Amino acid sequence: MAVLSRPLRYPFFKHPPQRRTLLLVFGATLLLRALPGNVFHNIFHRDKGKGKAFPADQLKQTLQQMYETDENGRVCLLVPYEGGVQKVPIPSPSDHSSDKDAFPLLSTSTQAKPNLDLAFLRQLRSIICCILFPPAKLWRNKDLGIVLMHSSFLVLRTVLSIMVARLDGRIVRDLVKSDGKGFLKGIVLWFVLAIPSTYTNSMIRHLQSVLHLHLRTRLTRYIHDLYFASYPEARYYQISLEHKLDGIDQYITADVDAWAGSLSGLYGNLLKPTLDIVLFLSQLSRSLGARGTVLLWVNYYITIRILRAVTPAFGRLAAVEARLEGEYRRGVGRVGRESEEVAFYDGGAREKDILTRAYLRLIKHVNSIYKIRIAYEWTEDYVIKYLWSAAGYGLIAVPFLFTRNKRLQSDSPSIIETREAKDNAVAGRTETYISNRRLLLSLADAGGRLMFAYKDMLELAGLTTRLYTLVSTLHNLPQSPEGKISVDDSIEIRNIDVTIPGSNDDTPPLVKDLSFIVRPGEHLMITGSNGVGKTAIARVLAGLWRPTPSSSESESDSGSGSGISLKTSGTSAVYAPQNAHDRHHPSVFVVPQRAYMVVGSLLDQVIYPHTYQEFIKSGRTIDELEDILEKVFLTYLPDREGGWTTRKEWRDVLSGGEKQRMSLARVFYHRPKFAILDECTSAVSSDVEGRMYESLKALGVTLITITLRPSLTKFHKQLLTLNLDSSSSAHWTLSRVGTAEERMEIHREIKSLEEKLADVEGWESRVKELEVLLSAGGISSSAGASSGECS
Ligand SMILES: Nc1ncnc2c1ncn2[C@@H]1O[C@H](COP(=O)(O)OP(=O)(O)OP(=O)(O)O)[C@@H](O)[C@H]1O
Repeated sequence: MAVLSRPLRYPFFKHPPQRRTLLLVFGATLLLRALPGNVFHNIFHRDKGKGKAFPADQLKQTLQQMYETDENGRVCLLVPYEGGVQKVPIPSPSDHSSDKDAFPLLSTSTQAKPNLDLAFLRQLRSIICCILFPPAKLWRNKDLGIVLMHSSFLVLRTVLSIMVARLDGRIVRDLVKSDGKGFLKGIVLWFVLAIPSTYTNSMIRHLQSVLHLHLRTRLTRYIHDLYFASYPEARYYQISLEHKLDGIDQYITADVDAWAGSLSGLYGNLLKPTLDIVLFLSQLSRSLGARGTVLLWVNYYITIRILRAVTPAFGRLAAVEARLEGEYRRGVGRVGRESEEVAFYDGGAREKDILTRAYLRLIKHVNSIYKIRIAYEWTEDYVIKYLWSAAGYGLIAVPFLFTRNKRLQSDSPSIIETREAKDNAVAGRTETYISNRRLLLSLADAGGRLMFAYKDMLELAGLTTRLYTLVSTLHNLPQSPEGKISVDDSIEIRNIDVTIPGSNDDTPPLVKDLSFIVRPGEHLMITGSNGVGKTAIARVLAGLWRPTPSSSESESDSGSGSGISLKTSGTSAVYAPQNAHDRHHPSVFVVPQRAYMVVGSLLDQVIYPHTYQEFIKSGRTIDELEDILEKVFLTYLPDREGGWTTRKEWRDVLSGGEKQRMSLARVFYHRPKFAILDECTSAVSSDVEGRMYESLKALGVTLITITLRPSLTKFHKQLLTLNLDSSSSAHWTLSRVGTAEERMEIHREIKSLEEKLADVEGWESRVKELEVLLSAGGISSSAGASSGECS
């Protein structure tokens, strides 16, 4: 403290060695100025490589590739950048499961009322220690370097402010003393000092922006690792299934960015004014004396208490604003996604109403924040800018008005009577006054920024709660259930109730006590009316829905298997062949009801979810892909769309039937042991559908088809029929296609047709009677007249 409170005037401006110090500072700053282009850039961007300009076709090819393995064996993402491609090494995804304990779920009340309290500090600590600056890797963390450099510039800025204040006083002193030489020297120093000062300011802003970007990148990577985790986590699916967070896109994009910006800004806004206050006060304390310093502190304390009392709940307001912003953004996104459907219904006006309402809710909220801010900012400005400055003026005036006058009066007349001594005394006082006034103004400014920082902290508390809620929700989602591995490469459901996740205990299951087994080659068709639970069975088979053990783990009267041996005794379980969820070679592949087209090239559509790199690595060729397109009757597509590497919005470009055929092409590409086809050919003509089914079976894929089309029965060996019964759970029957029962069913249909044919004779004689009736009345039917049949 003693060091800090030592005035800077003499060391810097009076003696030759201190001039060297000034020159050193100046030289160091000039050196730093040259660094960002080279050293800083190399420190922070060394691994990323430089954007390299590519010819257009090479660029297209590289974009198709998406990933590349560099000479060190690291996987690099190829990112388009300034007309070229930049290689960004991506760390292998981590499951971050060890962090789960640091992110317990928040209670609803804490979520609703974010504040600057212990809960906020805990949330902040978890985010900083687990995501941004994990202690174990602290010294390898490049962001720490940015923080340190940012901090150094903040300290430098404060030191420079004090130097400027002192120099200001010195220039005015020389002016009052009519010391032209001293004045000119002061002006030269002023310009010299201006260079590091302005440079420091721009570096502070630059480093703050860099810190913002780095924090955002770290958070985004962490959240992506969690959110896009593969099976069994599959959090992107589980989070919507559990209805845990509405508007997750807003959380991941806007909220993360706002939080990173808020924290990086707040660091500077807290550190710099705090430093300013400490250094300025220690400087001022020499002039103000102990009493003045204490009074200054008392003044600050009282006014801060007043301001805190009138500060609105900015944290909660910020959290609500982010939520409303998310709702509006989601609405706009939904219309964009479903634009064709909306256009067919001409639903623009209706959608506009919905979105306008969401927008108005947001705007009203933001407007109310603005209104609240007027009163708060008015009070804040008044207190900080005017009250504090006035208090400061009062405090620095005291020594001049009282103490120094008294001292001057008590001094011996011989000293004060000389004109020069008088001038020096006035000049000295002016210098002290100007320096102190500048320091006081800076002090008031620093105090103001601290108060602004308090408001920013409240907003950060709101954003922290949202970010923490996102991360803790992702950490605490239930995992997808892991099925058991079947010993004979079959798919089996044994004594399972198919239940909607999250439904109440008293909600009846969709399908009760279900049991069936599908061995290789024993193709199964699942049919039943809409909403009966067919897709729900596919979800259980795919491991997305948790199977509920049936209350009666034995054969029950809710379903029956005729002609098929069911192993219904034993524990409830779902069995799947090995590697059912292997990302590279899945043994079970599901084609959903709604065709999904990925962002990318035509080639990417066929090989999804594989990447181009995996395609190349697997040794597959374009010729093979062309064969596949032939099997799904899409051979014309590459020519029509301009080649395999063409990138388009395939969701809009392909017709409904083409999208479904493309989805089936993926089954041909991945060649799984089992394919679950959920009404994925409903828009394809029956003959093409039949031929695709034949090709799939010829490839050795065992089919589990969910369909309402009886014409597909002939491609299967088993038929699972679901019917709703009185208990609102589906009653199921499993039969063998082509068995006695099916023949009996056919006989039943023949019999009913014969009965209908028996009536034909009666209907014919009735037609004759009606014709006689018409001709007897001499009336000719209009239809007959137009065809010229009546005379
Ligand atoms: N995530 C969910 N939350 C709540 N209810 C759901 C959910 N998913 C499905 N359901 C309900 O479960 C029931 C069965 O749905 P499912 O998709 O299995 O029907 P389906 O037999 O495949 O019908 P369709 O032939 O129309 O496709 C439906 O009543 C549906 O509303």
